[in-house]
Amino acid sequence: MNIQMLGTGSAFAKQYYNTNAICFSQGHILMMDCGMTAPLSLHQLGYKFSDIDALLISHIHSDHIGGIEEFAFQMKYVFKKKAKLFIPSPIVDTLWEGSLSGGLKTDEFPTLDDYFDVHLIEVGQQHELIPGLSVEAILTSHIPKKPSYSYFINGSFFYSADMKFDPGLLERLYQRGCTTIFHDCQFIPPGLVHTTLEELQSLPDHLQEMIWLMHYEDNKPEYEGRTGPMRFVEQHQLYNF
Ligand SMILES: Nc1ccn([C@@H]2O[C@@H]3COP(=O)(O)O[C@H]3[C@H]2O)c(=O)n1
Ligand SMILES: [Zn+2]
Ligand SMILES: [Zn+2]
Repeated sequence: MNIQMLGTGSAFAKQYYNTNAICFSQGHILMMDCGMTAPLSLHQLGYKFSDIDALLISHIHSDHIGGIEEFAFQMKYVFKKKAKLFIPSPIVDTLWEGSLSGGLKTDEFPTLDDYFDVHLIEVGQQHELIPGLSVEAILTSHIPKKPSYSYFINGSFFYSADMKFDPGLLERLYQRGCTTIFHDCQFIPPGLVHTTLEELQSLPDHLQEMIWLMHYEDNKPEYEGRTGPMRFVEQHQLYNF
């Protein structure tokens, strides 16, 4: 699988865009989250929304879903086709009622299905989103009572949503064959809703060696060379795993 970050920043970062990604498999493209900066980032990479076959959502925060209204409008009125939308079933109503319907709902197009080919994801099940790319959704802790889902891709690649530190999960993924982890990272403690660099640095070496840091703040240059075996994911760089 190839993956390219549309952005690598925290929700309030101004240098790095929102932590969203595109994954490539067998000529198809999956977008992982679509935050406020995703439309500009895709444009800068030379992609159109119609190039995106499927969108996968982690949770309902604008740095992860704030670009979906533009995606939906462009697909309907510019490209006149529907992309697939994969979303865990517990958050689909919140996405529509709590976010998108304000801009998208009309008498003619009253539902999310009018804009996307909606597929519900269930925790613990394998879902093939595009050919050769399957995900298992894992409910991970972020904000109390606000479901947030991380994804284990093709049994080897873990893409964290915004999540609190969960060393037990990372070790279990390692035992299951995980070789690469893209993990959110907050530099300054306390990690009330995110995982801190300090927490990740407490992990054993075999886990740190697999970890790439994302969702970081604008002062990331201060931490370059200070993350041990963990590397930073960079915006727009293409990675193959
Ligand atoms: N209880 C909360 C809720 C939110 N936040 C901040 O708001 C951001 C929303 O996007 P995020 O990427 O989840 O990061 C959250 C925190 O910075 C926070 O710090 N504490
Ligand atoms: Zn976020
Ligand atoms: Zn969040």
